[in-house]
Amino acid sequence: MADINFEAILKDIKPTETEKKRVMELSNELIKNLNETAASIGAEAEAVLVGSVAKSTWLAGKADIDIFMEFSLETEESYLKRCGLKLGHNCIKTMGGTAEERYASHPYVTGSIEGYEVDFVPCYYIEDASQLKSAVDRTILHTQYIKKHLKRDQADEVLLLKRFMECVGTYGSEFKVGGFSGYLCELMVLEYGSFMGVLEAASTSWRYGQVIDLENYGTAELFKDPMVAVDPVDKNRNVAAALGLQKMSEFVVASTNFLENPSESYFYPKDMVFDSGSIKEEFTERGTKTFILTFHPPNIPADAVYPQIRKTEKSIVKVAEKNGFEVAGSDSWTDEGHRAMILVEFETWKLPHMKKHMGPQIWFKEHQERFLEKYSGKAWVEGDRWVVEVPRTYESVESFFQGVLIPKKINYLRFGKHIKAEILKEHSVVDMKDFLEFTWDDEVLRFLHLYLNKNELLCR
Ligand SMILES: Nc1ccn([C@@H]2O[C@H](COP(=O)(O)OP(=O)(O)OP(=O)(O)O)[C@@H](O)[C@H]2O)c(=O)n1
Ligand SMILES: [Mg+2]
Repeated sequence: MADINFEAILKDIKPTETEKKRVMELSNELIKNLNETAASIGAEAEAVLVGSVAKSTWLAGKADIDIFMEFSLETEESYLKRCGLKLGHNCIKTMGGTAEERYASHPYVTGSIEGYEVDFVPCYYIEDASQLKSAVDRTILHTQYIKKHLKRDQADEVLLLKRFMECVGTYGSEFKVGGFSGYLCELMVLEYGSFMGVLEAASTSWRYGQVIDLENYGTAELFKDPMVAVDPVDKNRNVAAALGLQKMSEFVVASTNFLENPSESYFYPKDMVFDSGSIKEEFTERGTKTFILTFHPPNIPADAVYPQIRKTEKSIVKVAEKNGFEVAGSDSWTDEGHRAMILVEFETWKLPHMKKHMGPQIWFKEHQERFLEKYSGKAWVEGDRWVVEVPRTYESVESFFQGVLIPKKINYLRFGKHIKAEILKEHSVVDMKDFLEFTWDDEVLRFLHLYLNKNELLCR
């Protein structure tokens, strides 16, 4: 490993003294503003800096400032929400920023202030997890735990790990990714000591259901997730609950690849070569037929959109297969604003007019009578079962899409009403070959390239 210059990488990914100073000054100013306003309106709330800025584990240029406003446990929830939003809005206004209200387990406000994204989240002041009233209350305890246990030089190890995760595509606990959260990365460094320690463990000893239990609570069996990281501040919570099997496995594979052939390029965005021409060629060579369904994503929070689009994708695949069209693969994408896309790649896209329909066994009289009445004279016997030839509902994938994405039929698909409404309002289904004739958007091409090259980000 001597050939990896971690110092040089850290120089690129660690915030400079100037950035640190700026972020800390701004954070302090915001906190002061919040506390002064709170005092002036007689609200008993205290602003606290949390998240990666408080823990010195943020990546250069990526400081999102997380500020929590603590209210005492006796505070009524409706007051906490109202007052929290008010303090946040007021602070953003005074600082000349722009505000956007969001919703986690309860509402909070995000501001864009001097180029930084700042979250203002009201919460309860708790001393330990047994007093927990809302899901965000743990965050302050997390910050304290990491500040207490993460050694100074281990913050660098966290930065290396977060950056590696970002560049191989496994960082982020939001639904869009389903990967590792910042806090989970920190706990992994505490467990395995260093960046290399984490990669070695992942590559050589991790198993499905891998447990990290820093405080030895012994509560891991409460959870059934692919990875269980018992929260050191709350034995009843799995910090890795949002981590899916896919991203966990991808991280294991990327770790192995890195250890076998270490390279600094794992810490920088992958250089990917593609254009609509090369993508079209790849799709053509596969000999499959691929369609893109495009529609407007519903106007709901990003964390709600992704699961809904994925559910739609899975449902379309399932119904297509039920209709006899074999599916080679599928994927989905959205810009979270104007466009959502579902890609379905078919192994079979044309089927004969006739379909064999299996009837009852010849041994049971009542069933047979009904069947034979319905298909009078057309049924025959195969083995001990009646069989009949019926016309197929959809003979081509095109007619399948036309047939199911209409008001009367869309309810056979199992997915959210928001997306159904959007699809019924407007959608298009286009053959990939035609789609690529008028697609230049780099983000869309990147999505298609990664669909065709699933291993791309995991190796260098
Ligand atoms: N799935 C999540 C997301 C967030 N948090 C808590 O909320 C804090 C702030 O969240 P976030 O900004 O997403 O994580 P950071 O640790 O700040 O990491 P970064 O912003 O660098 O990605 C985290 O430290 C953690 O205590 C959590 O417990 N579980
Ligand atoms: Mg953060």
